[in-house]
Amino acid sequence: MTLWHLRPAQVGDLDCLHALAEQTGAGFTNLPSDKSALQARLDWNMRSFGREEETPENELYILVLEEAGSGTVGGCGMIFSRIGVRWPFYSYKVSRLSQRSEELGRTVPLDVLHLVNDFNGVSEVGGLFLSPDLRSLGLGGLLARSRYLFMGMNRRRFAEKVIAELRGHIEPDGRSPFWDGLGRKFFGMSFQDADEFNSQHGNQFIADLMPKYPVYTALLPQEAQAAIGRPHDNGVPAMRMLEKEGFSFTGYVDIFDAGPTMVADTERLRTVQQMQVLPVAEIVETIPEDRRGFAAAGTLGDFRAWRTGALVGEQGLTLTAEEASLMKINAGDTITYVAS
Ligand SMILES: CC(C)(COP(=O)(O)OP(=O)(O)OC[C@H]1O[C@@H](n2cnc3c(N)ncnc32)[C@H](O)[C@@H]1OP(=O)(O)O)[C@@H](O)C(=O)NCCC(=O)NCCSC(=O)CCC(=O)O
Repeated sequence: MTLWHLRPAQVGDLDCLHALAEQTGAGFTNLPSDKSALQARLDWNMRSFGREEETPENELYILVLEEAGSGTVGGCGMIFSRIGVRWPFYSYKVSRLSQRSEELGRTVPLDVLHLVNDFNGVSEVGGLFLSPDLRSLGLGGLLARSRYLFMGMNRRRFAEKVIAELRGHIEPDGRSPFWDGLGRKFFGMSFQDADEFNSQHGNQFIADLMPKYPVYTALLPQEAQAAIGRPHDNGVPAMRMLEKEGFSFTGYVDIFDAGPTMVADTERLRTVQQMQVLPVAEIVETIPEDRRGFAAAGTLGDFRAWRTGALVGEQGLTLTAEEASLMKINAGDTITYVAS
């Protein structure tokens, strides 16, 4: 039996995370392919898992998808406990302004972009990446939802709200129509350069150079307007999973590429609401039908989450011996369970 599970990233994961980063392509800033930038993230992750205080300050938790036994790493997912701490977190908020002229008998609705810091202090999930050869097998769901199990099990380490930023629409030639229509005029940089500068040096340069007044979208080129709130084609599976979890698009977009920012109340995430802490009542050789759910055990450093075939009964969970042994679970232990 092979069993893929999520576990905290460790000091020795630099090379396998780098191999994943090499497969992501442009615009995936949470998993930089530059080794020293990646090492800095890994160090930040180690400090975060090692921190005893439970209040969200500015932690990064990286979970790595590993195949039990072989140790092969096939993906990762991340959680930032509190964004906007070191640098303010900027978004564009799209709001609607309707103006009416009685003389003309005309009402003109216009969308306006406001530069805001409305998400300073919230948590963020991101950096969701699965090796292309492992896609469409249901592992994407495990990757994504293990983070919500971790958040539910360590609730005090996260904020009341959680966001996820989806990559915005990019043309086949790599151009961002939104950046070309707006940001480029104020920065004199290509989208790739600005995005890279942002991921390496933070976004103070945005505060310095971004237009301070609201922007009427009608003044932008048509293709830039069309990109507002539109996810990258590859981001559609991630967006579907976020929606199923209870995230919604409330009109906030990324200031670089206008990709949608998805928002949820942490307490109301589907996984957090539905998860149960249950004892392992019995360990058996085989379970006839494959029941599909997600399970997690361990606290911080020994956290692990996997797809389980467990049966849920009145006394608790029944697990197969193989699954229990791979995940180091004994009868009588409690584990966190959520149906898929
Ligand atoms: C995002 C993942 C990890 C998802 O893994 P998989 O592709 O294996 O996912 P999956 O299980 O096959 O599909 C997940 C859900 O999306 C649906 N789905 C799949 N393809 C679809 C499509 N073209 N149109 C509409 N829906 C689609 C599936 O039916 C399924 O929903 P049902 O469950 O209903 O059947 C992967 O695609 C990936 O690594 N993509 C490249 C990197 C990327 O774009 N990452 C997201 C960056 S954005 C980010 O990180 C923030 C978001 C976040 O962190 O959550």
